[in-house]
Amino acid sequence: MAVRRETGGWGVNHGMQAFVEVRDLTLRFSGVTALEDVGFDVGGGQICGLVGPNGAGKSSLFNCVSGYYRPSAGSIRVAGQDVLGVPAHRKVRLGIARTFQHPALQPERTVLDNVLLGGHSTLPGSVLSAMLALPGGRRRERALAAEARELLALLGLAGVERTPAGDLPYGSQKRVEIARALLSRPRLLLLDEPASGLTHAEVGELGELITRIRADHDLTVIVVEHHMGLISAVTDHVVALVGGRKVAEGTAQAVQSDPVVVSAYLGVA
Ligand SMILES: Nc1ncnc2c1ncn2[C@@H]1O[C@H](COP(=O)(O)OP(=O)(O)OP(=O)(O)O)[C@@H](O)[C@H]1O
Repeated sequence: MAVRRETGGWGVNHGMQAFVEVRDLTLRFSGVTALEDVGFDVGGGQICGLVGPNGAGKSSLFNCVSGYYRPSAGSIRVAGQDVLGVPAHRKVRLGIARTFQHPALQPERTVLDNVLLGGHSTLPGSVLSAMLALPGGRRRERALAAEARELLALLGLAGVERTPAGDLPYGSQKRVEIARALLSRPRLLLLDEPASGLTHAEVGELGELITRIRADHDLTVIVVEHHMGLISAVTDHVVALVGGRKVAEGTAQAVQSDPVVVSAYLGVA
């Protein structure tokens, strides 16, 4: 079933180069084709949702963009730069940061330390050199900590900087991860199932948060998510994968009512 259909307008200005360009992406593991000829664009400043049933290839695609998997064929460009071949730990220099489906925090360390640990290992050269220009490492540390505190406040986590991260409720831990990602000053933020494990109210707050940080931090966002309420609330454009292929793309509303997507979710595709 290799259907490629455009379902409604999806917000990329075709007169301009897209910020993210995925072309003919194929990823094979021994015996399994996780992605086949997947292609789409994400315009600068847009929020793109990636949806599909279990095993559709969403995480695989995400892992290709963030450098954890090397695709068998195809290309990914971000801001005009080919990102394949750049190892995961250097992706941040390209302005790419991600969160994980299950927060990858150090539970014994404080919330602030967790954010800073991410910042230290992921700060891009331009930010680091700006900070290195300050006299003394301590001042650099203080500047970074001040920035981390600002981000925590922005994410509604002021007051828990000294709390061990593992003591926070799950939803708050996910926000710590977002703060950590933002400390690297990304231009492209990849969110992996940010709503999983959250309460209904927390998902509502998360939607507002994603929209706010997109505007405040001038971000382009790709979000993998099963929660269709969140997808409808925040995305400009949605790509649906089934069995490793793109089967539809368009607005959230159009994709959700697409017959191929509907039948795939019902398990009859
Ligand atoms: N490291 C791997 N080795 C072998 N096969 C893999 C690997 N990672 C993913 N796959 C396979 O690739 C296919 C797509 O999996 P993927 O995890 O990308 O789907 P998904 O849409 O993210 O699913 P879910 O919603 O359950 O997370 C599946 O058949 C999966 O078993």
